[in-house]
Amino acid sequence: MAPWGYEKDNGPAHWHKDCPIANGKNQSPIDLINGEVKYDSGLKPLTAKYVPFSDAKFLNNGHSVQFQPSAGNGSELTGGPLAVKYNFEQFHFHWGNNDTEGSEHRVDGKMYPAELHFVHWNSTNPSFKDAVGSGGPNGLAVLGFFLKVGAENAALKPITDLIPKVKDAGTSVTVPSNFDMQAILPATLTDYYTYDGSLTTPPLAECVKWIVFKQPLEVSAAQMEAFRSVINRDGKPMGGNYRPPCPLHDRAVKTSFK
Ligand SMILES: COc1ccc(C[C@H]2SC(=O)NC2=O)c(OC)c1
Ligand SMILES: [Zn+2]
Repeated sequence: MAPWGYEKDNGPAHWHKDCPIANGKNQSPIDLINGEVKYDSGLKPLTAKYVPFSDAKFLNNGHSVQFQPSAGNGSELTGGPLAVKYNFEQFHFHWGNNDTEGSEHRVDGKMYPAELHFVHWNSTNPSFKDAVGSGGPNGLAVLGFFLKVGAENAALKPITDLIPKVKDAGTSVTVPSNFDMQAILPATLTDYYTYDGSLTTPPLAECVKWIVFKQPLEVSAAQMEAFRSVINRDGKPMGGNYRPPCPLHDRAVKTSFK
């Protein structure tokens, strides 16, 4: 099979051939159906403590654009449904070629124009790779933020301004060390959906505690257009780099809000 992608000949419907877990019972993303979620008063806010990185790259890996520090620096996530501390690993985006599509998770069938994933790994593991392979849904914690078109997002502007420099697959650029990742997050991380799921691209490992925030972030139309100028490994627009929703099977989706 051609390397996996999101086109007709290598997209999500093909992934099971190399990754049979694609048809597993704990796959992501899912459609978050408000009539079927269950409020859990034990779900407290999350705390993300992000320290500015002195050496981070913004790169085009052929299927997303990704902020990737060269090493950990103590940036971590705790609280909410998490029993232990998780180390920040990277963040990346999924988006569509128009405003009616682009997010991976959906809410009552609604797609947002884009979705931002902050990836963290369980600090009881020696490394990120070990956390992915650790078995069970506590290896990684991924924060999902929907993006909708509105006001310019000043916190993401240093990143979206770099997009023209990583237009082609395999390119990367150094991120200025004064980039404030913490500023991207809402002041309080309170209202979210959480469920046990998987990576949304191959290898599709079922190692993720998903935490998807109810409140979308806003980005400007110009910032959305910047994403839509990115090219994938086949020289085509990268937009559409989202996996469709997977069956919930017998999983529960909990909410921290009523
Ligand atoms: C081998 O480990 C991997 C492989 C791929 C991804 C990226 C996927 S997973 C997600 O949430 N979105 C994506 O595009 C990953 O991210 C944690 C970890
Ligand atoms: Zn993702």
